Amino acid sequence: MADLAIEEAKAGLRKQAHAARAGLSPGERQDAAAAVAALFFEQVAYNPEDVIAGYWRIRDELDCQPILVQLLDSGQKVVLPVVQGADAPLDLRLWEADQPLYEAGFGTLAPSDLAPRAEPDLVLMPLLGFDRAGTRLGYGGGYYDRTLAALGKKPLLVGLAFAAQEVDHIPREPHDIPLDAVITEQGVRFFGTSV
Ligand SMILES: Nc1nc2c(c(=O)[nH]1)N(C=O)[C@@H](CNc1ccc(C(=O)N[C@@H](CCC(=O)O)C(=O)O)cc1)CN2
Ligand SMILES: Nc1ncnc2c1ncn2[C@@H]1O[C@H](COP(=O)(O)OP(=O)(O)OP(=O)(O)O)[C@@H](O)[C@H]1O
Repeated sequence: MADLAIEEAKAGLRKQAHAARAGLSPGERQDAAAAVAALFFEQVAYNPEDVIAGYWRIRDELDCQPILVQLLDSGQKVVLPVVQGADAPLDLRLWEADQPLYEAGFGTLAPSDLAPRAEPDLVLMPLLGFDRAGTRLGYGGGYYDRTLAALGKKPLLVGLAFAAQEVDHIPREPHDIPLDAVITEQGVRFFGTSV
């Protein structure tokens, strides 16, 4: 059972982060997505055989498509999440070159049910808010927490966000796995967690 005081604190922070994220103009969003992509390729190390999990942007999330397109162009394996059920981990399926994507709920697109699954070595995480300790705030569904808990190994967790989404202090619950890094249009921050 979740701690009530923590849930209340998170609810307030979600509101704040939501408002901050919604306040950006379309031009600012596009510039930030391009800046974040450039920073990712300059500063985040991965191997050619690594599987990288991305996401299909929902509403005003930072768009990671510029990163995914460049990864696919260079032959990197990319997976996208599919919600299987409210209490289940996300299904991560390979987005193979030239394969179409399908509506997967919540306004996202994802590979077909026939696409192979793969465990990620690096996860690009959408987020609502983050703090300077690398704690991540999502929509509260716990999907990513459950997914990470079900993996055989811990991938490198890289949160992508607008700088405006930083909030003061997010209380961390036992299931909250901290980010290894956050990339915003202002730079990359590594948190010195396990790599
Ligand atoms: N782009 C993206 N894909 C993702 C996630 C995500 O956070 N972002 N997920 C991460 O879990 C999973 C889907 N889970 C989701 C859970 C809730 C909502 C949602 O829309 N929640 C609220 C508020 C959203 C908002 O307005 O910003 C809502 O229902 O209105 C979306 C996705 C897998 N795919
Ligand atoms: N490893 C887990 N196993 C089972 N349930 C979990 C696990 N992790 C989280 N949950 C459930 O998910 C709920 C929401 O977690 P939390 O508030 O951290 O979501 P979030 O990280 O904001 O959302 P998301 O991961 O979807 O972006 C928790 O209260 C808990 O009930």
